Formats: sequence, C-alpha cells, structure tokens
Amino acid sequence: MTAALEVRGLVAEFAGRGDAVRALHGISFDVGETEIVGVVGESGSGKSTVVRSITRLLVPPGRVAEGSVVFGGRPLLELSERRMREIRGKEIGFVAQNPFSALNPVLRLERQFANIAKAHGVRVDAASRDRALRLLEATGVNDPERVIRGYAHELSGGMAQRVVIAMALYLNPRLVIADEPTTALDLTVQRQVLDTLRRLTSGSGRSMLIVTHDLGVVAEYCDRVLVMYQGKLVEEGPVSKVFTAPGHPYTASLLSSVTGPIEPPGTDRRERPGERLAWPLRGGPSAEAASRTRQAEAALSETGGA
Ligand SMILES: Nc1ncnc2c1ncn2[C@@H]1O[C@H](COP(=O)(O)OP(=O)(O)OP(=O)(O)O)[C@@H](O)[C@H]1O
Repeated sequence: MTAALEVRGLVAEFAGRGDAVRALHGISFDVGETEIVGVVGESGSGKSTVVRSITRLLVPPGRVAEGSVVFGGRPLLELSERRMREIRGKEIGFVAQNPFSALNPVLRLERQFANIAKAHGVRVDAASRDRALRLLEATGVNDPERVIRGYAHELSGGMAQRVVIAMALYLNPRLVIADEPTTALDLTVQRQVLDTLRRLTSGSGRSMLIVTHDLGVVAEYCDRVLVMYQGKLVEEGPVSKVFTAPGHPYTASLLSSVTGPIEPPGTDRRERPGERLAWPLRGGPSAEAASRTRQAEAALSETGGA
C-alpha cells in the first residue's frame, strides 16, 4: 500500500527547568492511502504529542528534536511555517477534541468557511458556499442554511463537532487527523459523529489518523492500530491481528484492563451486562467491523479480561 504519511524516528521533548523531558522516543509508522489508523495508549503515553509533531502544532516548551515526517513526498518538518499553513487545512484536515476551541465565537459560520477558502487561495463565491452547505448536510447538520448564518454558541457540542468536521473536509484534504474527536461530546452523539467521520473519510479515498482512548472505537472504525506506551510505539498492526493476538505485554494488559464491555457511545451498559465488544453486531455499520469485534471479543476472553 502506498503511504500517505511516513513518520520516521520522531523524537519530541519538553524543555523544563533541568533536562528536557523526552515525550517521544523515536516513533516510526506509516499511514497508507485510504487507511484509517488508530492511536491508543494510556494518558501521557504521547498520543497527542505525535499528532502535534506531525502537524507542526507542538508549541514551546515542546519541540521535535529528531526525525522526519513525509506527507505526499514532502518533508513536513523542514517546510517553512507559511508552506505548512498551506498544507494544514488544505491537504491535512484537523479535528481537535473540543470543537468550540476550533470555531471562532464572533464570526458567522459562513464567514469562517469563506476564511478557510480565502486563506488557501480558493475563490469565495456561490459555489464555494454551496459546497459548505452540502458538507454540513453530509455531516448530519439539520437546516444547514440556517446554521451557516449563525454562530458557534448556538450549536450543541455534537453539532459544533459536525461543523468542525465539515470545515476540516472543506478543501478536500487527503489526510484527516483527529485527536480524541468525540471525547468532549455527550455519549449519545459520539457514535453518530464517528460514523460521519468514517463515512466522509473512507468513502472518498482519504486517510485518517485518529487518536482515541477507546478500544471499541478502534475495533469498529480502524484498519490498523498503533499502541503507545511511555513515548514509544510498542506495537502496530491490523486491528484484527493486534486485538486477537497482541504481541506486546502492554497491549495485552490494555486489552485485559477493559473491565467493562467496550460499548458504542451512548449505550446503556445495564441493558446488556457481561457483553463485550458486541455492539457492532447489533446493526453495526459493516460485517468487517463485526468480524473485528468478534475477534477482539475472543482476545479479551483469552487475555483474562472477562
Ligand atoms: N506542555 C507540556 N509540558 C511538559 N510536558 C508535557 C507537556 N505536554 C505534554 N507533556 C508530557 O509529554 C508526555 C506525552 O503527553 P501527551 O499529551 O502527548 O500524552 P497523551 O497520550 O496524548 O495523553 P492524554 O491521553 O492524557 O491526552 C507526557 O509525559 C506529558 O507529561
């Protein structure tokens, strides 16, 4: 598979009073064209630092000390900030955890779409507005014409994240990077937003790198998984393989540490006590995801997580 993104030997550190603290210890991985890759690991393992390093959004005291990131043949870490800004938004769409931090509170949403277009030299006209409306509709925003004339504060969290996804996809990026895109949302809307993200990603030849702490999300939505532990990539591979036969003790413990069922966002656990990873089987989006889930379920019982 051709790689959309190639990360090699990424080392990131945070400067402190004394020695710099190393947050990433030489991370290497690829994201293939059209692939959805999940990044999992405990809090502090470096997931967000990977994403920020790749997108060059790591701010001081953080810095990338070593390594390379090649996207579409270009070395991202060596580009000027101006060139990087052109790539971000146009070729790489970014969806952050909190949608309201990504939206401007004082500008109407249509103006924000127009600003994205303008910043990338794309003509702002009826056709570009129409494209924003169609994308909002595709992300599940009701009455996009009304919404686009309004402000961020008028939106629920779920609707705001749909708007952010529409903005991230507005200029048709080849790669979408999402850092815990549903963590800030109510459980009831998390799954709808993830379904939207996947539909608009995999159906259109895009690749996605998604950071999540939710193994159920990985089981259902991702092709491959990267497992991080203390700033290192300890395991990577197809979800079906890693979840059924984890090769690293940390992955096994991550799987076995799931003490309750891995559920779709919004599921009332009391409804189905004892079930594990069974949710895509109940009207889930694809047979493939269901099969992955069955495999993960088997892995959980093998690793003693029941
Ligand atoms: N601004 C900062 N200053 C100093 N150290 C930091 C800073 N941000 C992150 N770190 C350190 O870098 C390491 C990786 O953090 P990072 O936020 O990437 O982890 P994470 O896996 O995304 O965690 P979480 O799931 O909680 O978001 C941690 O040890 C953290 O303490």
